[in-house]
Amino acid sequence: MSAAGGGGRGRPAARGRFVVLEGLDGAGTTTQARLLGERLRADGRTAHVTAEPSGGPVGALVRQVLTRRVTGVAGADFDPHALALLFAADRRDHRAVEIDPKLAAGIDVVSDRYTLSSLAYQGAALGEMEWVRQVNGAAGPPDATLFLRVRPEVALRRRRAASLDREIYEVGAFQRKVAAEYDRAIALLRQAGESVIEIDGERPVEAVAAAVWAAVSTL
Ligand SMILES: Nc1ncnc2c1ncn2[C@@H]1O[C@H](COP(=O)(O)OP(=O)(O)OP(=O)(O)O)[C@@H](O)[C@H]1O
Ligand SMILES: Cc1cn([C@H]2C[C@H](O)[C@@H](COP(=O)(O)O)O2)c(=O)[nH]c1=O
Repeated sequence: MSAAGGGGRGRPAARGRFVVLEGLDGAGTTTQARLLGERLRADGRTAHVTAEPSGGPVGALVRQVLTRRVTGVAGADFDPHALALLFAADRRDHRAVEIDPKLAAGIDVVSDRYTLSSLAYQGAALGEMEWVRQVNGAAGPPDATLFLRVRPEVALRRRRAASLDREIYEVGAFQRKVAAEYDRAIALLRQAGESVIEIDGERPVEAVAAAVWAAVSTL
């Protein structure tokens, strides 16, 4: 990744690089995003670690839907197409208001999830991955996506061991469907010329972090 920071003597700062961590619930995306930010800073770069749903107003509403604190009209489940549009609106806001200004300032940005999550999760929920891709078109691609490959049963075991809150998508059968949609979505993004790097996420945390760093160092 390009060294971030001021260009000196009036030269513009080199643009930061935008790297995304992706995977099933329990794959380790939050852990690896945090560790990658720490490694980038230890390497002398300026790094900003973020996540989706974002900390913005739409992301907050999405999180409330995911944890069932907000339901749909008359207490029904929130409409899945509407939820897909909320994820896309949060992504556009997140990219325009938080990510792009930092990249322009030469700061590397690491996000725990981005568009590929919508293709996989809303693709599995709706069966309409092309529509999901279209509604997310305004956000633009990252410089690279690092996909942590973890079998659904391993990911679920980790979440249960950590007794992490059960959100609406954290159900075994649905996670197996999401895993299959991830493979379809990765092929789609690669056909479009996007960089998606697969990493074995079932190894110990430190080994996965080393593989993440090796992948990022090639960018
Ligand atoms: N490589 C690993 N080996 C074993 N356990 C791991 C590994 N990576 C993460 N974990 C553990 O699995 C649990 C989930 O990790 P983490 O929160 O990073 O996953 P996640 O993909 O962000 O999950 P979610 O998307 O549901 O938040 C945590 O308890 C974490 O310590
Ligand atoms: C960005 C994004 C996320 N999701 C799903 C994936 C997870 O189940 C939750 C986020 O939970 P996390 O523990 O903070 O990773 O939301 C989704 O369905 N679509 C998306 O675009």
